[in-house]
Amino acid sequence: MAYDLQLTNVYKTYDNGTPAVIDFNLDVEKGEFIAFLGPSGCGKSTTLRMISGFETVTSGDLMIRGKRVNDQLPEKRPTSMIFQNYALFPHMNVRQNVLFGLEVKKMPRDEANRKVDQILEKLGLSSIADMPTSRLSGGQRQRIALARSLVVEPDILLLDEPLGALDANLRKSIQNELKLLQRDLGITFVFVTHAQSEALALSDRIVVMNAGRVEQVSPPRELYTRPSSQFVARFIGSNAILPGTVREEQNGIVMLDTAFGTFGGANRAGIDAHKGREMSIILPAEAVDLVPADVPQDEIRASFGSNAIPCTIDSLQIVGHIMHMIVRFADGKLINVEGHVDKYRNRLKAGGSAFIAWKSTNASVIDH
Ligand SMILES: Nc1ncnc2c1ncn2[C@@H]1O[C@H](COP(=O)(O)OP(=O)(O)OP(=O)(O)O)[C@@H](O)[C@H]1O
Repeated sequence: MAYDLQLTNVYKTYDNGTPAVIDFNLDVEKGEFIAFLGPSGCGKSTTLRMISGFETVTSGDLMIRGKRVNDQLPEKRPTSMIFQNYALFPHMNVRQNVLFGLEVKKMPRDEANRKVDQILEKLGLSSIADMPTSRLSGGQRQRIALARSLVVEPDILLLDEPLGALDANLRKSIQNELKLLQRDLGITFVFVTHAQSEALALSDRIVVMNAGRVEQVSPPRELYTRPSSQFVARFIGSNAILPGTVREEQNGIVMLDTAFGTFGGANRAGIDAHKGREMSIILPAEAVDLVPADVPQDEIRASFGSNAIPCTIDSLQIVGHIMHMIVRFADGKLINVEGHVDKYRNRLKAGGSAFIAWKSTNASVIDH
């Protein structure tokens, strides 16, 4: 398999001793949209800057299209980078800003002008080509930065929080444009963000980072339904996490003794779940059912085994055919639950009692 981008055992330690990136491994296929997601300071930007060449690699291999580029200058790499503040030249108009990258490459003027016209057209910027960038809106400036990076026809586009400076509505619409553009161009995008929703909306795969290390690399849905660690589960949100100790494992289902009882979850990561080990059950919002308190116990048992916890319904909102509920456990913990309206019509009410129930195969167990 030929990859567009490969990082193998990549480390970055800054001169002051800060270990910013620790043993980073990732293979990226051509045309993939990859997001680096994680809290501030986890090493996302450092990794992106190493790929672009603006930061040196301390050790490990950085390969672009099968060629080791650790020691290659940024301008020699087939990458383009967009920064959060766009770094546009205020004294130049839109066209001059976009042309700049091609002038640096000493491309003949006719050819350069033709390429600039094409990309301005593609991004809907032709009508403002002669305006100074200082007079333009945030969304327009974002598009110019995009045009300037794409005009050099990179193999890989690197984007460092490119939507961070935009307000929420504009952000949403530019997200959509960005995704369409990426599909249209078919080039690889590596995108840094600390916004979960943005990473989930845009990417084919998300790399979750924590304190310099990769925690998990997964498609968005899998990250949400099958987080591999507590850190990922908490960072992605909307999951109930039940800590406990292992009682037994049978057929890939681990039973944990928790504060609320003994419950099961699937051991998808193949963790050594020996008796007494501390682990947690992860319950994604759509993996749990809310069962009215008047449903007989043997009926609950037949569907869910021992996986039922008494709770009260704090709030209930119906949107279309889906009920969105916030429920409260006995210890005060709140979790989100979604259910189909038809299932228990009129038997679930805000303020009422119910059971949170799930099939062990729909929940996952992870390390404590
Ligand atoms: N030039 C530098 N010299 C020394 N330490 C640095 C340098 N740049 C970043 N760091 C440190 O390296 C670690 C990773 O920083 P990095 O900027 O890559 O994180 P990040 O995840 O991109 O954060 P943010 O979302 O805030 O940009 C942090 O501890 C940071 O303080």
